Amino acid sequence: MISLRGLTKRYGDKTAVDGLDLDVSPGRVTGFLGPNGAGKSTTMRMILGLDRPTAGSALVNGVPYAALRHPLREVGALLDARAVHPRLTARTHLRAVARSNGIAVSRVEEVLETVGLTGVAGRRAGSFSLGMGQRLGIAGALLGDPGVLMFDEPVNGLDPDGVRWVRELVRSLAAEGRTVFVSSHLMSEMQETADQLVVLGRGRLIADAPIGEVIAGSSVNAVKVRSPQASELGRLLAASEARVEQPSTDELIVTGATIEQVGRVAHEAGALLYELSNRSASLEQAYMELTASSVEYTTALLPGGPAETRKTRV
Ligand SMILES: Nc1ncnc2c1ncn2[C@@H]1O[C@H](COP(=O)(O)OP(=O)(O)OP(=O)(O)O)[C@@H](O)[C@H]1O
Repeated sequence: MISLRGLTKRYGDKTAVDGLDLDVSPGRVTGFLGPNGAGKSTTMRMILGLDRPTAGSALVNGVPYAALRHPLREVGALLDARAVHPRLTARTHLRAVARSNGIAVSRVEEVLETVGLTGVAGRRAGSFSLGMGQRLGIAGALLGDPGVLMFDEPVNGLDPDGVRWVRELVRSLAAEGRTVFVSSHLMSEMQETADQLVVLGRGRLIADAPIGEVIAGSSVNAVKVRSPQASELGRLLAASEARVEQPSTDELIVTGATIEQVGRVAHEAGALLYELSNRSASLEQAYMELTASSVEYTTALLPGGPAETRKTRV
């Protein structure tokens, strides 16, 4: 369990994390989302005692990280996969981490096996690809068999096979009853992996809800109707305050009305229907709407010029 109360971090006059209240619960995967600069890494660093909060608290299993007697046995984290000495072999690195945390060295071979690095464990970490480095970072997180796991962008640099492997690993860790907190910018991956979503914007909590609720809140959710009487039906629906688009002569896209309401209007009008279906938003669409006003770095197409990345006024 991770508990944040009024968690705040300021760097000079920049507030990176702004009064965050949040519980990350065990037994499910909690996805941690937010635009660049939203404060995700800073939050994770404070949970791990790597940054000191300006105000508020971050507790792991009820205590600050610094007060944990055997930190790696309580919380494992992958923050920066490059944080391994390049001249050490994967095995030597993991053995050193195990020894310094009172973890049996035999555990090293187990985690190497879990992440699929047994065959290259004698190679220097500096020769590893980005994907192998990510696997080594994950092995380090798993070393103490902790109940709480935090992964910052774990699929960064992984090939499709590796992405699937991380998804399955993360889900199985949650199924074992662990607290799993994962940040990612890959919405399609989050949609497949997370149960709960926490969305940050400019250091503040924008959403903390089951993924289904986040998607259901999108205005992109709509009802699709195909009917030879689409125009007539469209007029009736518009009169009942639904918003209606007619992309083709026999098709309507209706927002602001449930599928039951649309079905009833069609029935009362005696309209013949070829199709009546829900069109669900993707997580990406729901996320874009949620964070639209919190994006710090936007790309603007300037008249007569190429796309330019500019910083909007905060
Ligand atoms: N050491 C630091 N000194 C000054 N400002 C910092 C420092 N670390 C982070 N920041 C600022 O705090 C804000 C939050 O940064 P953070 O890295 O936590 O965001 P993030 O959500 O992890 O972003 P990304 O998705 O790009 O990794 C940013 O505006 C960043 O520039």
